[in-house]
Amino acid sequence: MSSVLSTITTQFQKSPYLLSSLIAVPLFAFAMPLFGGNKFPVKGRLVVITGGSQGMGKSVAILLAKKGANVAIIARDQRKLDLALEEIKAAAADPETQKFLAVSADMTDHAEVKRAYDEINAWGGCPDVSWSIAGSSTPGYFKDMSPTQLESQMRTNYFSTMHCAHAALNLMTTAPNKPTYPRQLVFTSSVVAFYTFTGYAPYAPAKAAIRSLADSLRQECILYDINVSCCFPATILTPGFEAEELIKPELTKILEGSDEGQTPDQVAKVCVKKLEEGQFLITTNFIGSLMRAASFGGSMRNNLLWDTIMAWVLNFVWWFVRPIMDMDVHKYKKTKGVPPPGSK
Ligand SMILES: NC(=O)C1=CN([C@@H]2O[C@H](COP(=O)(O)OP(=O)(O)OC[C@H]3O[C@@H](n4cnc5c(N)ncnc54)[C@H](OP(=O)(O)O)[C@@H]3O)[C@@H](O)[C@H]2O)C=CC1
Ligand SMILES: CCCCCCCCCCCCCCCC(=O)[C@@H](N)CO
Repeated sequence: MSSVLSTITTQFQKSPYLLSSLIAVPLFAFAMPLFGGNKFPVKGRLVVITGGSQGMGKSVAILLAKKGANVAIIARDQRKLDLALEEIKAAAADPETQKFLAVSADMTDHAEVKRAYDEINAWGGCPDVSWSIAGSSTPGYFKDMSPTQLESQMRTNYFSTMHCAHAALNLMTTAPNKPTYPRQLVFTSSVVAFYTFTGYAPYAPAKAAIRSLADSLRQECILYDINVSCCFPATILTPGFEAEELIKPELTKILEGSDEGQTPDQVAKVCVKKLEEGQFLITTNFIGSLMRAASFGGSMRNNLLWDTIMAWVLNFVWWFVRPIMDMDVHKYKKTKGVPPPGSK
């Protein structure tokens, strides 16, 4: 690493061309997506979607069926799975050749996840894409929640994704025939992984852990020719969202009030489009893209030039946004008092 750095420094002193390449490289990166081709072709390929029985997962499954994929969905409730599978089948581009399967499994349990992936492998061969979408949020005041509730947020969101990545990678790296194209892992986090606030303490850490898993595996998977990406939706108007609204603290609703929400179909469409462009950290709306640019760290950039400019700008945006949101909390405390235990 240090020898690389010293070579760069000496070369930079010797050659005037390096300065121009410093400008040329980002410009090239900026233009790249225009010539890239489809980085997420699914026609004829096997896609596994966890959480595929409702909400975002079902929308993704339907969209990929329309694009010609063979689709296997995993969730717990068999009845919901069966209903969803009918809708997914009906969306198939070619019902004669495409195959569909629903498997019931609890993704929080490693043995169950492995069983589900083995079942899918026996049915349709090694998955080409494993997209984990299963997850759920129970917002609330951290101190009022039981340790069991807090641990379960880590299980349904992080452990489910981790088990799924582990099972999928082990199948993909041991499958007898390696395809000419890269296989792919896709995770589903949330914008609260970039910036979190009151009410999401039970949930956001699990979603931040998913981002960290994506960062780690993106690099490790270079070894196996497998691509890794992670989606970060903001509010999605789904059955899961309706359920969380019933228990969500009033203050959380105020803080996230600027986000009007997207339909699951809209979110599926944007995620798939950006996967096709080859993006790594994928956001689905404007607020999400700002939150992403505000917390890049060492993550892979989608577009070197644009992402760098946005990251600079966002440093100044934080001057205002964070204090404004803190002020909402002070104002709430002043007008309504500290919410008593158990209140929303
Ligand atoms: N809605 C929102 O505002 C946002 C959601 N997200 C994330 O997007 C993803 C999808 O959200 P959304 O569509 O709203 O979710 P929904 O609650 O509407 O659907 C969740 C899906 O996951 C399945 N699932 C849940 N837990 C498990 C489990 N333990 N094992 C297997 N399957 C499970 C459900 O089926 P079943 O219950 O039958 O198992 C269902 O198919 C989640 O990861 C969520 O955290 C991110 C940002 C915003
Ligand atoms: C610098 C940029 C400006 C930052 C402003 C922040 C505004 C907050 C809006 C965020 C919406 C929160 C969505 C939570 C989604 C989620 O994951 C849950 N609904 C769980 O399902």
